[in-house]
This record gives sequence, C-alpha cells and structure tokens, in this order.
Amino acid sequence: EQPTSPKQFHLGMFEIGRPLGKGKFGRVYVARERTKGFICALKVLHKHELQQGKVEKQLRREIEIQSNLRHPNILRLFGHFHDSKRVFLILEYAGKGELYKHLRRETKFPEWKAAQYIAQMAAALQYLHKKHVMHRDIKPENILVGIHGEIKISDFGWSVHAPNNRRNTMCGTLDYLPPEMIKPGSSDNYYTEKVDLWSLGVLTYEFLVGEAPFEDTPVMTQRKIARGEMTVPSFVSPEAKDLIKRLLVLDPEKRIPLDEVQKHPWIIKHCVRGE
Ligand SMILES: Cn1ncc2ncnc(NCCc3cnc(NC(=O)Nc4cccc(C(F)(F)F)c4)s3)c21
Repeated sequence: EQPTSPKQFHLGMFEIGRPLGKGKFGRVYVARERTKGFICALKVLHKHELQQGKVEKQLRREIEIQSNLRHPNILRLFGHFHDSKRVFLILEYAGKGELYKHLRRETKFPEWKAAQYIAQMAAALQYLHKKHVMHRDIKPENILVGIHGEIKISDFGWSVHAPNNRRNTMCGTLDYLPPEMIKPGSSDNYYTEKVDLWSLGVLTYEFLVGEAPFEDTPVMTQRKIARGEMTVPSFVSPEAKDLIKRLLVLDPEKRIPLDEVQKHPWIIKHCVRGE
C-alpha cells in the first residue's frame, strides 16, 4: 500500500493557499497535502536566484541541519523537492504568523510575555547547541508564532555547525551581530554557538523596549556593539536588566549559559512551573 511518508514529494501533491509572506529569495504559501489534508507552509525558491546569490550550498546545509531537528520551539522542515526552475521547502505552518509583526503592532511586550518567549528561545537554543548547531541569525524576523502562541525559531539559512572560523558576510540588519563577528579578523577569529547568547540578549532588549539596543547608523551600530555600549531604560525591571547585562557581554566565554538563563529570577518569576 501507499507508504505513509513518501520520500518523494511533488507540486501536484499540494493545493496551494494564500501567500504567507515573501522573503529575499521567494514566497511562502499555505498548502494542503491532497491525500491526507495535511496543512503546511510551502516556500518557493527560484533556482536562478539561488545560483546568482551563490547560496545553493547554504540551502543544502539548511536542509541537512533542519531535517534532523525536532523541538516544539523550532519550525519543522518536513522535506523538499524541486522542478526545473524552483526548489520547494515543505515547512511546518505557524498559525499565528511572524513574531516581528506582533512586536511592531504592540510596540513592546509586557515583561511576562517577553519572559515566556525568552524561556522558549533558551530551550530551543539549548537543544540546538547540544547538537553543536548555531543559528547565527536570531532576530524577530526569524521567529514565528504557533497556533497556541508558542514561538518557533525558523529560517536556518545561516545556521552552521560550531565552531566556525569562516566569516560569511551576513546580509540584513547589523543589530543582532555579536562583537566577535564584527571585529576585523585576527586569523583565529573563530566563533562558537555563544554568538546566539548575544543575539538572545539583543532579542530580550528589543521585546521589552521595542527597539534594538545598538540601533543607530551602520557605522555607529558597529562601534556600539564592539564596545558593548547600550543603556537599558528605567521602565525595564531590575531583574530583566540583569539578564540583558549578563547576555550582552563582549567576551563570549563570560556570557550567562543557557541553563542559567532558564533559572534566572526574571524567567522564574514569569514562567509558571509545568506550564
Ligand atoms: C510567514 N509565515 N507565516 C506563517 C508561516 N509558517 C511557516 N513558515 C512561514 N514562513 C517561512 C519561514 C521559513 C522557514 N524556513 C525558511 N528557510 C529559508 O527561507 N531558507 C532559505 C531561503 C533562501 C535561501 C537560503 C539559503 F540558500 F541562503 F540558505 C535559505 S523560511 C510562515
């Protein structure tokens, strides 16, 4: 009989629904798999754009890394297929869409909500780091919200296995880059998964304040990051400020580890046990 999870997918298997958004490299649609009515998100990438962007290897790495990840706060990549012109990613559908849209609409999150999101991020990052995978592009734009309000880290297009001493020129915002990825390279400027701890600190700040801590012109942002120069507004609670300060530490080795993030007083205060 028909194998339950056919390894071969093709476009005819899906009924395409509304567009969910468009990224740099392609669009995403809700899709329903015809035989079982299974709802997913289908990301369509155009091969010529991937070739022009010289990112085919990155995409293969993303597919390889993400197909082995199973965590409630990490968006699943169920499979992929291609036709003559396009590559398709079959992704878990996040029912409440993009987190950054919620953040922009609400300006900033109340401390209880920010703490729950950061606790879920820390759990997902702990799972990733145990597999020596660093995401390297943690920011609100890469976080989706599931139907039950849980967050899902997504878009592993920049993830790699740690440690990594190749400097991929990152595109997009500088706001989330840690100092060790900004400093002009001494030869041994390799970096580890601790880069995600810095980004978690930037994310905590942005959830509570509504803007990134080093936001400025590109040149000034790089300088502020390299010096760890930022101020936390007085409306942020002392506990939240303490966690931000322990994550935004210039020396990667001195950043608070993820298991201590999950036991931090600010997280404990807002995350009801056994929730
Ligand atoms: C908006 N939205 N709302 C609900 C919802 N539910 C699920 N998904 C959504 N959106 C898609 C989220 C993504 C997940 N994984 C991605 N991966 C990727 O885009 N990879 C990728 C692309 C181009 C180039 C490269 C390369 F080569 F550079 F590596 C890598 S995008 C949803």
